[in-house]
Amino acid sequence: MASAHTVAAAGPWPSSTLLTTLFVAGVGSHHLIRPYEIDNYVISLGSAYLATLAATSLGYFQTIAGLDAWTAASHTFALSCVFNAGLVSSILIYRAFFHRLHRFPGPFAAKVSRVYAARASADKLQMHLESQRMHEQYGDFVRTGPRHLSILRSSAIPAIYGPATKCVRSPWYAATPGGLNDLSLLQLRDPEAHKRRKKHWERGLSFKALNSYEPRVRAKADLLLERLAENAGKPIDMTMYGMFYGFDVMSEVGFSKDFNMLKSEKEHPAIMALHSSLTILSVVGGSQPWLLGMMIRIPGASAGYQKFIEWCGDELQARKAAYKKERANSLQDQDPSDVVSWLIKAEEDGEKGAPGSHLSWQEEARLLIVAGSDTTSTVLTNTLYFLASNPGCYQKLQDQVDAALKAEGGDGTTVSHEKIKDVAYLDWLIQETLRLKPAVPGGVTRLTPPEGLQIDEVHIPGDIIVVVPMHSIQRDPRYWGGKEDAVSYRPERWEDLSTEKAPWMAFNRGAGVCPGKNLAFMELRLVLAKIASRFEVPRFAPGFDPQAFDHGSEDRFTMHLPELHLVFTER
Ligand code: HEM
Repeated sequence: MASAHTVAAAGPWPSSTLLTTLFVAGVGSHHLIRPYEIDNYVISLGSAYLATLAATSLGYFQTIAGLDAWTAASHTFALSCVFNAGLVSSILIYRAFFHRLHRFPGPFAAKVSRVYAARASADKLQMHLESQRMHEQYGDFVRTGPRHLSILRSSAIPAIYGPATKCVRSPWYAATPGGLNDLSLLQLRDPEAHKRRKKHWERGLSFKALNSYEPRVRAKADLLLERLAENAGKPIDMTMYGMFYGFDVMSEVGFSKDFNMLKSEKEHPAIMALHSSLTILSVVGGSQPWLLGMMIRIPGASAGYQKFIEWCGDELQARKAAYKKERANSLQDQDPSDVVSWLIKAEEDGEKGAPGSHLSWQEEARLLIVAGSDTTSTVLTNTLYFLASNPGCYQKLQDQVDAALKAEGGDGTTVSHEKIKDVAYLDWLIQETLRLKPAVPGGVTRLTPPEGLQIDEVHIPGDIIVVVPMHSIQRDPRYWGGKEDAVSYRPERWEDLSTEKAPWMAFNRGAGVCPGKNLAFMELRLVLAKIASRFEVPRFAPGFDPQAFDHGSEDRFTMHLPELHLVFTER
């Protein structure tokens, strides 16, 4: 306890009335801000709070009360602790007992704070498995955060993501620096703005555009095949080569630029920088979107990510200049030659919905690379893992590809998309891989409308962040033929199933559906058909542990894979 002497030296201690008032002010502040979505204002509010503390210390305690700097700072700190105690206890009590989600089951720690999710996610980077564990323990509706609900029901898919949904994107989407004009397609939460922008993306990824990209995709697939042939009989890390393929295709088709990774057999420095920062950004950003925005703003806190985004900005500028030249050289009637040029064309033509600010262009370029590369490459690697584990499936694929290549006077070896696009088994393989190992395993979050949402017998209140956990719903025995069948790799199941009707949502649904789906299928069909036509069933390398691969994938929003060592042999 402070002696009478130290109390005198420290100046008069604030009265109990002041302390009580501050505590009540803390409680009041919580209830004042509670009705508003402050997720993207946390940094501004925090800065205003710190500024108030500095003003209190300097302006009141030092200047008016005449205390020395140290004593003024300690008094201010003590007062802020009382205010914070009011604020935090009000938040915790409200979330635990009075929140509109308080009747939904879930871990107590998750109900009161997102720190639970951040810790669970950081633990093994396998939040998708933790989510499945929570559903096993608590049932179909689990409160995974203060206003977060995970829903394991097939009926929730159309209700939350379908074309007629009234749900909108959660605050997570816009958690980047900049204003409403600085967002990419994926970050646009306003349905009208999103629709206008998406039109331009869809033009760049239409079937007509894809036909013009095909020769470049084929050339990349050939390069991958060359690497496999060079290494025939020896172990090769398919995770790495799959990644090279995904990024090389995306740089070509996205920007008319070559990352050249399949040739150099090295990861491009911009991609290395991106990958090095993804773990921390996904753990922090997945649970606390405002922290993601803060980290991106702080120089050095996300250096790798900044390097990547600068690279995207530079490449974009280069592409814009090249596109303008192409147009000036009277090629204006010709369609743009890559996805980003379709967006540039929209801007040049003054069309509504084209990206506006420099930042939004940078974000679009980043989205193009991130959304289109890691996703496709993990599907390729995972499919090869399943084929090595199920040689019968590979044999079937080989038979059907051989037959398609020989049909209508084909030479039996030349693979074009036209020749193999109707091999249904190829699509079943891809769909089955995406069922068991979705590229976005945690699923995507949405916000319920103010009036709430009815899912079967349960009413979900309004303004709740909801998600259907993709990994869990796509393995749920109730929908996938029972306990054993649900986790078996059985491509044939797709003969009688539709991707729209089954609880399968690998590319999302409705307005937010992936516009790159057809490109992804084209890339995957081409490369898998080429592999099947040239190589025997891939084998796991001697000493390689397939179980470790199967259980080692990480949820960094998109799936991240451990190494996959396979041995290919030419037929
Ligand atoms: C197998 C590969 C792929 C999978 C599994 C996949 C999956 C997804 C999913 C689940 C979403 C929804 C994300 C969300 O709402 O948070 C999405 C969105 C998106 N994807 Fe893909 N994707 C793949 C390939 C591609 C490719 C090749 C591109 C090409 C550029 C692409 C571009 C996009 C874009 C731009 C969005 C945002 C759509 C919007 O905001 O409306 N994706 N993708």
